[in-house]
Amino acid sequence: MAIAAWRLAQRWCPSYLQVISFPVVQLHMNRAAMTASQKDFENAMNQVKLLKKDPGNEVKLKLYALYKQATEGPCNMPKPGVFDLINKAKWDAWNTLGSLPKETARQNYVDLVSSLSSSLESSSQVEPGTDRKSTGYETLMVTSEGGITKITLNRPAKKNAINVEMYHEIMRALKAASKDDSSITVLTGNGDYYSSGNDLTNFTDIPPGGVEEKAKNSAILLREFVGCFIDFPKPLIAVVNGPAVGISVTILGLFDVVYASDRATFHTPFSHLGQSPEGCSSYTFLKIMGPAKATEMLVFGKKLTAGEACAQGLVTAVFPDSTFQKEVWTRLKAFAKLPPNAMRISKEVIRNREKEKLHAVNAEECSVLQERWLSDECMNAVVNFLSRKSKL
Ligand SMILES: CCCCCCCCCC/C=C/CC(=O)SCCNC(=O)CCNC(=O)[C@H](O)C(C)(C)COP(=O)(O)OP(=O)(O)OC[C@H]1O[C@@H](n2cnc3c(N)ncnc32)[C@H](O)[C@@H]1OP(=O)(O)O
Repeated sequence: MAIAAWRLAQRWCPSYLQVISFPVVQLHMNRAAMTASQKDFENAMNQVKLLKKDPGNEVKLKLYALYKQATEGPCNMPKPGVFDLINKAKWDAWNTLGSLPKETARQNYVDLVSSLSSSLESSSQVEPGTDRKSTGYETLMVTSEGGITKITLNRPAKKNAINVEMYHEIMRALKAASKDDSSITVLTGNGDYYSSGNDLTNFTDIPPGGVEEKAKNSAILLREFVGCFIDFPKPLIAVVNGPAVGISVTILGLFDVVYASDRATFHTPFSHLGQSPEGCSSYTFLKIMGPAKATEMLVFGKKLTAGEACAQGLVTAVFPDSTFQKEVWTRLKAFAKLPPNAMRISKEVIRNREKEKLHAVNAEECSVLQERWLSDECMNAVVNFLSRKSKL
């Protein structure tokens, strides 16, 4: 069925996607710039033709969408009818990339092809010093190269909403990054969003022990998740490529540097959702921007532009979206060349005296939230979102 669907889909595909089952070869790409050049892009297109295994329809749709975005820009086709399933799936995949810039789409295409290629290679084939991709993640892309471990939230069709699997995978990736040979770690998002925060469908999977058990386990998960950011030993940089919501905003207070595209916005609609602040924001935001501005965000749900977030100290620097990746990665590559031990020790000196306090704040926020999740205000808000989105 899937193969038949894919064959049908080929009629609407660029020709490079039509040949997709040959022996894999080592990927050689110019990784000198973290924004892919036209040559990298062409190499990646050739590489797709050499994949040994069919990567599956979902990946092919992603490749298709990124290719179209990189070459033509935002989706410009009329939406196919509901019964035209194949073309509708492709249109959806492309359209979901929104106004993602062509260069970013090109880079994401190259990264995706590269991760597909490396997932088919044995580790012994990876030459020392070349780009290393970690496979085994469903919701992330993780690469390590030139002293930088890059963790990319990779559920673009869901605006990188963080489901339970992604919480676990981020923790796993951070633990691995804390021990690998990279000097700095970067968190970013694939697609037009950085992240839409907690995946609200997390509320729907209620275990036999009922919603109380779910709330208790979720509080444990959240505490552990935020704890990983509090304890992360190397410089941690957020590359906020687009809008950020909820927990993806609050944990920014635990990052060492936050770079944002001027397309990014920062929104913590906790009261609207019947919830309360997490990610240590009840402490870090007050320190960063003072109680009144923190209240506007955390209590009244004021959405900040990137410029406003920068003026309030939450964001370190803002760049025009058209040059965002280039400018940010130029800086990051320079940082990664600094002596790693000195950077780690300096971070320790800057952050250590706050750690105990942060863990205490984290514990308190999680325990308050555990109660909030059981409230009518919260349940109603979640049901509203999910029914509007026909998830119930
Ligand atoms: C009993 C207790 C259990 C609790 C378990 C929790 C564990 C830890 C909790 C930590 C707490 C965190 C607090 C927060 O993060 S609060 C913030 C939560 N996020 C939101 O409220 C955002 C909700 N989403 C939106 O408002 C909009 O989707 C958007 C982000 C503004 C984008 O709007 P747009 O119109 O452009 O796009 P769509 O809405 O069509 O989105 C495309 C598809 O993505 C799905 N989507 C997007 N965001 C989420 C989300 N946060 N959760 C679930 N799904 C999301 C959306 O439904 C669309 O899916 P579809 O294509 O299948 O319809």
